[in-house]
Amino acid sequence: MAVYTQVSDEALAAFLTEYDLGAPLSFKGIAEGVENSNYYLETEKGRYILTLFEKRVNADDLPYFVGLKQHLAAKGYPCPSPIAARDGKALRTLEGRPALVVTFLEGLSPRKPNVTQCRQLGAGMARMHMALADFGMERANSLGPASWPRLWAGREADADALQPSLADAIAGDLAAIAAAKPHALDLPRGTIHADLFPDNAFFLGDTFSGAIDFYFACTDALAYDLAICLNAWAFEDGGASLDYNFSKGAALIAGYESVRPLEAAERAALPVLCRGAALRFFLTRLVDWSSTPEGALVKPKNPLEYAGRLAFHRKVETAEGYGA
Ligand SMILES: Nc1ncnc2c1ncn2[C@@H]1O[C@H](COP(=O)(O)OP(=O)(O)O)[C@@H](O)[C@H]1O
Ligand SMILES: N[C@@H](CCOP(=O)(O)O)C(=O)O
Repeated sequence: MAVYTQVSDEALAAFLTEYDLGAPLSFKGIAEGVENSNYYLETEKGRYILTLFEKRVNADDLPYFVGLKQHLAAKGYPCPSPIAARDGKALRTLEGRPALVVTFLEGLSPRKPNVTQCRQLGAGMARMHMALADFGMERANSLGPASWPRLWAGREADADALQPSLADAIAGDLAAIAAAKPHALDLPRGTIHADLFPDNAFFLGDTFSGAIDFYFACTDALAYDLAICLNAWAFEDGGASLDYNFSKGAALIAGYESVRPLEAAERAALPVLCRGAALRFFLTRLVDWSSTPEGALVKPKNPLEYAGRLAFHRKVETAEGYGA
């Protein structure tokens, strides 16, 4: 359930007087999502999403996220387009929180993406990278390798409670990635989504219809975005095991390369980038897992899903191991 902040009828009415959106026809909290409070808003002018930014989003980053969506929308890329009020400003305040209205995006998020959708996603992400190539703003990746030791500190026992000997394996991943120095590799950089999981990608049938939830977007290696997506889209629960689906991984990479071919250095870096991406999501999930009180509104995501991915990545040495 992701409605942390309630919006009263009076506050909504006062808020909407600042826009040219007409009167509200429908207003409902959206259960999906974990970070912010999201509402479906229909007015006389159309359908929108109203987001109230909660504490985990740094308010100083909001102009970057709004600018990024404005840039993509101006290029015709399918994503939520920020709506400015009459004074020209899109970022506002509602119920004491920073608030933003964006356009509603058509489509459904796949629960179990198929091979065609993986190919489409790869191409859709590469088009996003290309559309953002001339985006002028920058944001450091606050969840990059430099942040991992801090996320991991003091959580060894939590990891071992989830799976015996997991702490040693994670310490090994941290050491191996630090030794590989992925940040010193000379990889093409740009603006990446950094959380383009299936729940943040929309499809009409098997056709990619757009991306949402840019609140982890940052400036980083473009191939790291691909690595994040290989983790999120190409693994399947095989019952007792977690399996990498080569057809899906290969389709995702081929879709990406149909728009933006990878450089040799990016291909070579794919195993360490995939391992790093899995570690990043394992660590943030572990933090949430051990710090979310029982009975909280939001159910934390299972870190073991990413421990399973890490076990796979430890054995991969070349991009071919992912179907590239
Ligand atoms: N622009 C949009 N168009 C259509 N639905 C959206 C849009 N933005 C968000 N949603 C809906 O709201 C849900 C939560 O949004 P999301 O940005 O993922 O939240 P959070 O940042 O809290 O995780 C999405 O799963 C989707 O159903
Ligand atoms: N994709 C992350 C969690 C972030 O959730 P989102 O709803 O904001 O996309 C994970 O799976 O750990």
